[in-house]
Amino acid sequence: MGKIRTAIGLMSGTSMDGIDVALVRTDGEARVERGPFLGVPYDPAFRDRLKLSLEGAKSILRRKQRPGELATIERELTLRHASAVTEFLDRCGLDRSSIDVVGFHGQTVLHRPDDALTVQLGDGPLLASETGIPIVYDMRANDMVHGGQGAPLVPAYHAALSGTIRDAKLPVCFVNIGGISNLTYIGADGSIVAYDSGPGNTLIDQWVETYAGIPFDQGGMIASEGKIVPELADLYLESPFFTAGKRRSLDRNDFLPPSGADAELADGARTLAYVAAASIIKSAGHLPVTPTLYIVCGGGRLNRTIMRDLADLAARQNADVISAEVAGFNGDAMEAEAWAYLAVRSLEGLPLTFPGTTGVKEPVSGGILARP
Ligand SMILES: Nc1ncnc2c1ncn2[C@@H]1O[C@H](COP(=O)(O)OP(=O)(O)OP(=O)(O)O)[C@@H](O)[C@H]1O
Ligand SMILES: CC(=O)N[C@H]1[C@@H]2OC[C@@H](O2)[C@@H](O)[C@@H]1O[C@H](C)C(=O)O
Repeated sequence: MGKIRTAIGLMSGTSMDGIDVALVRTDGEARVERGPFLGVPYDPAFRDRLKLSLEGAKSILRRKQRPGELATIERELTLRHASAVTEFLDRCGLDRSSIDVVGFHGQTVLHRPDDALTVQLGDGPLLASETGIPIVYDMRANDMVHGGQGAPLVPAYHAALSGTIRDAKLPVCFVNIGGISNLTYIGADGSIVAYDSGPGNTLIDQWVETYAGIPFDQGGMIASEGKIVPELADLYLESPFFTAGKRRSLDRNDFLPPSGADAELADGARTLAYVAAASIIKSAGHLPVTPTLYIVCGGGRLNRTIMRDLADLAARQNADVISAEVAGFNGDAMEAEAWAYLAVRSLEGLPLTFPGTTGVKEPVSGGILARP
């Protein structure tokens, strides 16, 4: 058994809603003790600046470039992560000296797997000097250097958790419904197959923000009052993404929201919730075996319309859908926990990604260590 380390994971996902902070004690292999979690939301003004940074990032050709405002935003984002760590430690009554490492995801502003280009804003050395804790950052890049899609990286953590699922036998399929959705299938023999499965909440968020002035459809309430517009759903579900021979990881802008002319507010939200659910089932069609159990993590599990559609579609294949909590996990903390776990794996030189998860040529480690 390897050394047990105490790690904090920091995730700012594609929804750009805030920083998730989680603590894990782990050897980076099968031993995982999950600790506390804190979500630190971004204020609307910073969220708007982050969204604008996606535009600025479109001109990036090399991953270190920071055109226009990006350098300023990266610094501010990093300082916000440092404050989030301090707040987390204070609330938990922990001293920074008790933390061995922080896994820092940063904010993805550009992801072009076809060009082997992925850019996460986040200054690891600055975070190390601000927190006084060793930081592992930039965990996607090495995967791409070795021919991988650079995402998803959470599957190694799902695999570690799969041994601890309440009342469940393998195979099992973890689904993360964040801005984008991704799934991880763990076979009865422990084999892992994972990939991005399609648009998650990001289309719904953009739709209700533009046409109702709210950041997300709480509980899926707006969607629950609408009806599916089949032609609009088909526009998304007939994308070549779902039928391509090779699984490809997604950029937030690979699927764009509809225009106001396409649907009424509630019908648009309803259709996009259905698209989120149907995307998962369509993409699961590429798995080696049809799953019998989906464990759903990420903010999308709180959208009851998505969950109802997902349960209905899965039932047609005799599969059950449960939220992460029913399986004994915290569906909000999963990605931040994963970044803590991956940071420890990085310190140990263990692989973060595998041919079955990102399509990388061989299992590879990754991440850069910044010491305070
Ligand atoms: N109570 C709720 N009801 C409905 N939807 C919700 C609720 N809470 C969160 N969400 C949705 O979940 C999103 C955030 O999910 P999450 O934090 O899992 O995404 P992320 O980590 O940013 O994305 P990704 O996993 O793609 O990186 C919000 O933008 C919102 O759309
Ligand atoms: C490039 C990038 O940041 N991708 C994210 C995004 O959000 C969900 C999905 O697309 C997933 O592939 C990935 O994040 C998770 C945390 C992952 O790497 O497992």
